Amino acid sequence: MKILTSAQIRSLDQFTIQNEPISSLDLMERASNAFVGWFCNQFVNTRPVCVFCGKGNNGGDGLAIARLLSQLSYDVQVVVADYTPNASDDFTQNLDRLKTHLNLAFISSADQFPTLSSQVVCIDTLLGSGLSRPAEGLLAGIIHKINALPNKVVSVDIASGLYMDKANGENDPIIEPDHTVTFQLPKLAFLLPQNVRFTGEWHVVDIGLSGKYIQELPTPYWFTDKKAAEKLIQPRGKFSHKGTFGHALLLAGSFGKMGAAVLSGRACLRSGVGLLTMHAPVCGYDIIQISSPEAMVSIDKNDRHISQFPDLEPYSAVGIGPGVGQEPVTIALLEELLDQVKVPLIIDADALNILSSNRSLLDKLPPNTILTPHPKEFQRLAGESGDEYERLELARDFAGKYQVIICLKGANTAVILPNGEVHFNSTGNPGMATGGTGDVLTGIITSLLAQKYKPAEAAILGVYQHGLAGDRAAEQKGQIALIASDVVENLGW
Ligand SMILES: NC(=O)C1=CN([C@@H]2O[C@H](COP(=O)(O)OP(=O)(O)OC[C@H]3O[C@@H](n4cnc5c(N)ncnc54)[C@H](OP(=O)(O)O)[C@@H]3O)[C@@H](O)[C@H]2O)[C@@H](O)CC1
Ligand SMILES: Nc1ncnc2c1ncn2[C@@H]1O[C@H](COP(=O)(O)OP(=O)(O)O)[C@@H](O)[C@H]1O
Ligand SMILES: [K+]
Repeated sequence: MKILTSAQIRSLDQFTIQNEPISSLDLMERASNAFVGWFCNQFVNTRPVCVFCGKGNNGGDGLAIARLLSQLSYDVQVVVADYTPNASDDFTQNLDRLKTHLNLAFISSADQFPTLSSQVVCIDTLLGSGLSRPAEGLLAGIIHKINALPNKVVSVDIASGLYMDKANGENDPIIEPDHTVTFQLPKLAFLLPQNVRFTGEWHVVDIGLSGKYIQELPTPYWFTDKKAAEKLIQPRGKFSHKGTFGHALLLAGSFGKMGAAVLSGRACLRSGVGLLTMHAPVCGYDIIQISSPEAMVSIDKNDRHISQFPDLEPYSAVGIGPGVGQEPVTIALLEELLDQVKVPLIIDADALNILSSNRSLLDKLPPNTILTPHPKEFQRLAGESGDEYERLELARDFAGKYQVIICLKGANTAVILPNGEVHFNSTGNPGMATGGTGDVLTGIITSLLAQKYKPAEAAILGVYQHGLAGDRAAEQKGQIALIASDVVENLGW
């Protein structure tokens, strides 16, 4: 799915109106119906509702939603923020359509804010995608009052006061909803951790905007949903054999951190690779042989840390990093590997930290190498950034400069390609914030690379399947009990 800017969404709106064709009022009705469809599934009609409206089209949606909900026997109250004499046309028309018996008040001061029982569900339609400056005055006052309520709050399209595609100021008044129900496409703002308070759980409802036009609109931002991910999976041919699926080499583990190697190795095997060789220090030999009988082991001359790698000729992909430490022998190994490797490569964990502290190695990274930093590792690699929008730009610059693929890990891991495309992941949960889950991801992506998935596809699909396995694991165990081994055991393709 594409992620568009608010300007692009405006033009999409106009294109749909002109070419479907549909009147803007009918499109607003369709959007409002889509919202109401979601709302009725979430809240029964014994819950009273208060709709807070601005005077733009977001407020117009609010008026239409109020009418539709009252037709469904919800007890609806409407509060219009009378902050401007200029209302949008569709707002005015929907005001006319509202039956006079509806409980409707225009307020011009936050002191007129209604007293609401805690059962009331607040619907926020003060400001939508047309936000052009921070809310102030009356709107800010209402936003603060709503945020101070214990009530459930649902924002329509986007929380009022939140920009869709750029950073807000630290003290901007913004609604803090429990849910955001957004139209047609996810919005960039929802995917950045700094906005979590202003997003709540978010849901996309289809309002039939032109698919053809969406296809034409250029954007660097994408959202990997189930459909996009499943399209990438390569089915197995009937006559395929283990040679068809490549031979992965994983360089992982050190004394005290052999678990990282085992987790990534097991994840690699569970992701379809034909053969796996794990290269480890002497201390890891028994551990790997016993825990992963499907893997072959190549043993280093060094007892505790890896210092060499086997002849690369047999391998179709190489993964390095989980649990390797940053000993001088391992730094030397990485440098030599970068000089020699001719097959796709993924670099994780301490191997990334080695790159950060030996920056001349960055210039040796083969094109399309995959780097999988968590935010701290990324900071060491690319430097500080003011906020997450800036960090994204920094990552795009870095990926372009070094022609590498960056998986910036976290909730909604962002896969950033050398051409500047950013693919946000849709799977995963906070249960995965536990040691070793990153090692699992490295194993999965190494496996896909060995199977000859293109690096960009291996990164996008690997990140998606990793999160999906985490979601399945959380269903079984709950998020709190989840450990990295559960993610491995729940991989399913
Ligand atoms: N395609 C879709 O997705 C569809 C979208 N639809 C709905 O339309 C919504 C977008 O509507 P919209 O463009 O009228 O924007 P909205 O935010 O309601 O108001 C903008 C007005 O507010 C003003 N204004 C801005 N900032 C302000 C501030 N801080 N304080 C005070 N005023 C401020 C701004 O003034 P200006 O910037 O011109 O000075 C302008 O007059 C969208 O979110 C969705 O709910 C559906 O109905 C149909 C399909
Ligand atoms: N809140 C979260 N929601 C979704 N995924 C998460 C969350 N927290 C962590 N993860 C995922 O878990 C993994 C953690 O990786 P990392 O920090 O490298 O862990 P480790 O080094 O212990 O293996 C990443 O893939 C990340 O995307
Ligand atoms: K809103």
